[in-house]
Amino acid sequence: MINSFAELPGTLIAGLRFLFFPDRDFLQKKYEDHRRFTIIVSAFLSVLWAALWGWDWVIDPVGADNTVVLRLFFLVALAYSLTLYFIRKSSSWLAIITVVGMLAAEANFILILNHLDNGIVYGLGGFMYCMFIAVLVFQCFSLITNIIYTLSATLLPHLAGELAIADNFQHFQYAALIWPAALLAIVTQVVQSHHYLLRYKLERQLEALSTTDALTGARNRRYFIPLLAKEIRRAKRTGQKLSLLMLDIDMFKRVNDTYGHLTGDRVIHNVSVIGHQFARDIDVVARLGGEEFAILLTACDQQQAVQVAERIRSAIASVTMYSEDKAVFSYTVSIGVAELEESDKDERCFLGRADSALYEAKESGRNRVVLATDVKGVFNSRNRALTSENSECPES
Ligand SMILES: Nc1nc2c(ncn2[C@@H]2O[C@H](COP(=O)(O)OP(=O)(O)OP(=O)(O)O)[C@@H](O)[C@H]2O)c(=O)[nH]1
Repeated sequence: MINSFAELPGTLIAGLRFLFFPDRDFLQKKYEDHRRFTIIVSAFLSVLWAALWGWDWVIDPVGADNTVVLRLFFLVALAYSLTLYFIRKSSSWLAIITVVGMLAAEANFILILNHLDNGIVYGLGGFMYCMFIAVLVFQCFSLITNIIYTLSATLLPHLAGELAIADNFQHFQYAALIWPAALLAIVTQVVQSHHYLLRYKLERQLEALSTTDALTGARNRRYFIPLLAKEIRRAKRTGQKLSLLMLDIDMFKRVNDTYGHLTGDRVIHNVSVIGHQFARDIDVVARLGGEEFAILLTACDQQQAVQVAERIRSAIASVTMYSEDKAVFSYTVSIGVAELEESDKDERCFLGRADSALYEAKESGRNRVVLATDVKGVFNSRNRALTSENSECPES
């Protein structure tokens, strides 16, 4: 966000630096957002360029007999469109293939013009096309790819003229018309890419806001539940251990009633801070709502998970808190621990087992850690919303 006009140059320079050296995530998102557009444009151009044989015929009906086959070559771009339809991952190879393919199309165009009377003069408009095309087709690639293509496409006819591949090529005439168009294309690409960068940043900010809990900065339920489902699938596929802690503040209503909601909020925040302290970078701490947290421990079996839970529980129990009016108090948490089992059909079953262990921890006196496999008998969950009535989770 730009707060003052004085910040504008710095922001623009930082934006441009990023556009020239973007990260993988940005390139992938740009590709995903523009891929369909590139598929449509290249398919359209393919057919249009082939159909422009009609223009060859208008210029020179005799020469046009020799351009039919060359015109048909443009239809290869249809195969490119089709390929792009299946490739969902952006890569530098794809960008290189696109640049080379488009330059090959331009070279083909030069060969077509050679067959026509005054072809190179009539073809000047066609070279101008290449500039517009860069803006359209290359939107899904990096700015640097855009610029490399535009400059190469501008230089190629000069080179063809120098090597006598393009007949009667007039360097000055061509340069006077095409170089300003190339410059305009590059400016358009920069502005367009910068706009996209602003949109990308806003989207990322929105995403972070919508998946982060405002009070604690931890991940929220919206982020956590789909992630849990994904991690369960991954763990089942790879055979990696996955454990889950369900944590709930004990007698929290009393904290609120005695010390006020502001202090209650600080207690919730404190749980998040301590949870993060004991979690590794690959673990995810989430506030599921109210005074309830979940911590997902990847590559972690139930023994290790119990150790982590025990450390969190005792760290929280030893914290001294101060209320708004400086009263000293402490608080405790109960934690249910579950390790993913083959019988956990989905995230609701896994959460349900951790939750029933948490229920048991509360029932058996609070301020303790209970392992789901130690919970016998009727399946009890404090939080029915976690476990669907339709879910076919086995009883513990
Ligand atoms: N300060 C504050 N309180 C909250 C927030 N969200 C929920 N609460 C309170 O958390 C309390 C939860 O109380 P209960 O569900 O009865 O549980 P408890 O008092 O912790 O009792 P046990 O869980 O059985 O140990 C309620 O008083 C809610 O108002 C919040 O964001 N901030």
